[in-house]
Amino acid sequence: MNKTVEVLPDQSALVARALELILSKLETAIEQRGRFTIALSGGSTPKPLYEAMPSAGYAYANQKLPWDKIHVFWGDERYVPPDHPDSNELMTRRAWLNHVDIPAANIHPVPTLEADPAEAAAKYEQHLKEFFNSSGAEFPVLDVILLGMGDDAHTASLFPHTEALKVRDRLVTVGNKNESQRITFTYPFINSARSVIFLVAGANKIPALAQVFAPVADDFTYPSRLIQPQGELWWLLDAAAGSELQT
Ligand SMILES: O=C(O)[C@H](O)[C@@H](O)[C@H](O)[C@H](O)COP(=O)(O)O
Repeated sequence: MNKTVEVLPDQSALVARALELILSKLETAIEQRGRFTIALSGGSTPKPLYEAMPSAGYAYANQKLPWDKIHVFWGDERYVPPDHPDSNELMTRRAWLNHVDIPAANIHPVPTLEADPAEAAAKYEQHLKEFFNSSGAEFPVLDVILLGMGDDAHTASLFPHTEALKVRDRLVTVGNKNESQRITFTYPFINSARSVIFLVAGANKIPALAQVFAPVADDFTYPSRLIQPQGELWWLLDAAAGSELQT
């Protein structure tokens, strides 16, 4: 694992750095494999990043991005209809996807109208396997997985001391936060990505970050500790969250 921690002066610098990093990964992916696959996070931190995507162009060529080669997934989703105010898909469409000519087939939302969350998780897993043409034991490899971190050190919908943290043989599982039902990538699937990028902002994240970066702490109490990808791990922090961090 190749881990990089960057502390940016404020949230707008954090977003600008995240955009720069994503565009760099996007260009490499399209050059090497003809497409770019990214799984998005919900929450408030990434929203300005999504809002910046419609006007993003290649860093040097300032071209329109090749939206037909870009595929968007979600690393977790609330188990609500896609028009529900809590939907991560709805937030992302309003902030970004409704403003670019990305083909509808390139948007891969989590199904949330199934009989129950377990059925939805299984259906999303099947879709991922078919998209990445992976039927074997190997987990599919996304180019980028964007993550946030809660002040309880959860990430995606992998919450402390939940059953989702024990699921190692699936891509997608149910991750409940108290009575709020969610669908989430499992941590081993997240760890299969080429690059995992955490975006963390705000002083309220300081205690959780200290535990996540501590040499020893309980992974099930601080689930973001479980994110140890074979590829690149990026922590992009604003100064409020990261200025005191011992990395
Ligand atoms: O669906 C979600 O809400 C996210 O996947 C969740 O894991 C989020 O990233 C963290 O709760 C941090 O949220 P903020 O960015 O709002 O602090």
